[in-house]
Amino acid sequence: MENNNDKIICSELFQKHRKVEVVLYPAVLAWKEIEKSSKRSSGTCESEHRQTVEVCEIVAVHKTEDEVDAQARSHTKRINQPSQQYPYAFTVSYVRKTRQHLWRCADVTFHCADQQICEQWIQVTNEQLSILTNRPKNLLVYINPYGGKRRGERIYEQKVAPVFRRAGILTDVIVTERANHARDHLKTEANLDDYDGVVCVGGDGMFSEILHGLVTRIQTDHGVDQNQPDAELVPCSLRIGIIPAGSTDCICFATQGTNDPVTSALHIVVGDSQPMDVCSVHHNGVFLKYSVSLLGYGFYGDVLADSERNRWLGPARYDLSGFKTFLSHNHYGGTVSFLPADDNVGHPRDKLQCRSGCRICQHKPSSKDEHDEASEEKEKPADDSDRGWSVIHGKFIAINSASMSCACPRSPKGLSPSAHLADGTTDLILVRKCSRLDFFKHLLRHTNNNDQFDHWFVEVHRVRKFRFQPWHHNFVPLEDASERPLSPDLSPISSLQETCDDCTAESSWNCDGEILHHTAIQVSVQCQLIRLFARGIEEQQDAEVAV
Ligand SMILES: CCCCCCCCCCCCC/C=C/[C@@H](O)[C@H](COP(=O)(O)O)NC(C)=O
Ligand SMILES: Nc1ncnc2c1ncn2[C@@H]1O[C@H](COP(=O)(O)OP(=O)(O)O)[C@@H](O)[C@H]1O
Ligand SMILES: [Ca+2]
Repeated sequence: MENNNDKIICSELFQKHRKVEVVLYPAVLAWKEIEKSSKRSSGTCESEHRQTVEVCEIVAVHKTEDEVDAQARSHTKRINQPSQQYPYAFTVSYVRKTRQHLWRCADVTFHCADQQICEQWIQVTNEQLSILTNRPKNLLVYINPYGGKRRGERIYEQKVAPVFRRAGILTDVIVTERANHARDHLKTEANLDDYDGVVCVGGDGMFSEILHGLVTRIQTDHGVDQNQPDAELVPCSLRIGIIPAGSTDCICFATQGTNDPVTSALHIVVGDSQPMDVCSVHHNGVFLKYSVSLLGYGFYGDVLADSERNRWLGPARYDLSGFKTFLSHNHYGGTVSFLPADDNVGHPRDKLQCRSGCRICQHKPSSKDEHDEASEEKEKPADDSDRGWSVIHGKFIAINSASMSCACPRSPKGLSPSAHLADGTTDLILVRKCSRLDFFKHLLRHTNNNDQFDHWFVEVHRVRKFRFQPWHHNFVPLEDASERPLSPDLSPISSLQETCDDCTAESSWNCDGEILHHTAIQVSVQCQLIRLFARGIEEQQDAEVAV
């Protein structure tokens, strides 16, 4: 055994029926077969095939206590078996990256002749793992047993708990008994100091509960008033892990590229960290909700409202309600005002997708910039003609604010394919009144590679704040001709007033899968307020790194 230079430990061991040289470097475990060469009298030569695992992707190392080894140690018959000569063994569990962002926990077992060497390997590997301080040791787990196909508990017990056990993570598990159980427990009861993170087993609605519980708790603990739209919110130190067990699971899909419970568990174990923007939603200075994925008025609000009546259908309820809402083809009048983002965060149509280590998300605006902007705003009269704000009056089939791509299995590139997870902005998508066929074409483009923003009736803006005011019977603003799109549907101002009956209907807001009870809202993006146990979507060529 060597112990020089950057090698921490190096031994000749046995793996299955092959003799291998195993080396632990400071950041990498590597092994390669040493072949017995019949042609060379001197003995061994190295095979080309070296396998490597990064230490930060090792789940755990354990002494191997299986039947084969027990047999081997008991000095029975099969004297020529390698396990007889190498009766001590340890197993390294590690992350194996397969296709399409799917991770699996793989095991490799190394046999040794000497008990001390075996124990030394376990010890030094564990020492290397203990340097990785970003790994959670204690987690608080909430399971929604009624999310998605009602498989939350089974998914956790069968797929996730074994991975946590293997990694030596301690958990407190709460299976929720009612809606808002998890939120209320986090808000008032949970002793947050006991945990390094919170795990949500459920869908986007369940995540929303955890988000509200955690963010509200932190603000209360720090004396921050959430009702102040300009309050500087305190970021959460606890990270949130998402085990997908819901219907859409877009927050999980958009932050790790797949909806797979084992993959999520492994991102938690290795201690990944992905900052994420949170939108705060207010109504006349009163706090309503937070949102991290979709805030949708019109189409997605109506789909959600209708789908709640068919919850028994499970995830299929969205297909039914989507179809019904599409046929009803409603549109809604309203005024949207927004504060555009700075140019340095790109544009929703720039095709620069947010990926692991995204450069745009690393440019976090300093709190000083935000403060300057906030105080500048206060000095101005609070109406929509404020400098920097744009105002659009119109009849909309959908108003969607996507703070992240909102990619999900139904729409693998999402509502706004170039939206960023942590840039402090949201992509505001306005879909104007158009024909059913046009709207169908727009929807269809969410499922293929065509640009869903390339329609005369769709516009998209990257914004830091926006407001929405639905039109009322006694308040239908005169349209500013300069704000209109170049549309065949343009109507003169007089006819807008005559036809206002068909545009004063109100929809509701879909806020990460929860209905909001107010339609007039003010939205402000809180840059990187929370962190997930995720790393964003990795570029595809990163796959197959390990064995
Ligand atoms: C012609 C067929 C066209 C299909 C177009 C599909 C576009 C799909 C875009 C989906 C974007 C979903 C954004 C996520 C919303 C979730 O927060 C919410 C709640 O998810 P949950 O039930 O809690 O997992 N789900 C829905 C459908 O509103
Ligand atoms: N024990 C429970 N009983 C009923 N509803 C619950 C329970 N726990 C959580 N919920 C609620 O269930 C709703 C849907 O949960 P979610 O996990 O997002 O599933 P889905 O993706 O199918 O909508 C959420 O609004 C959440 O507040
Ligand atoms: Ca964003």
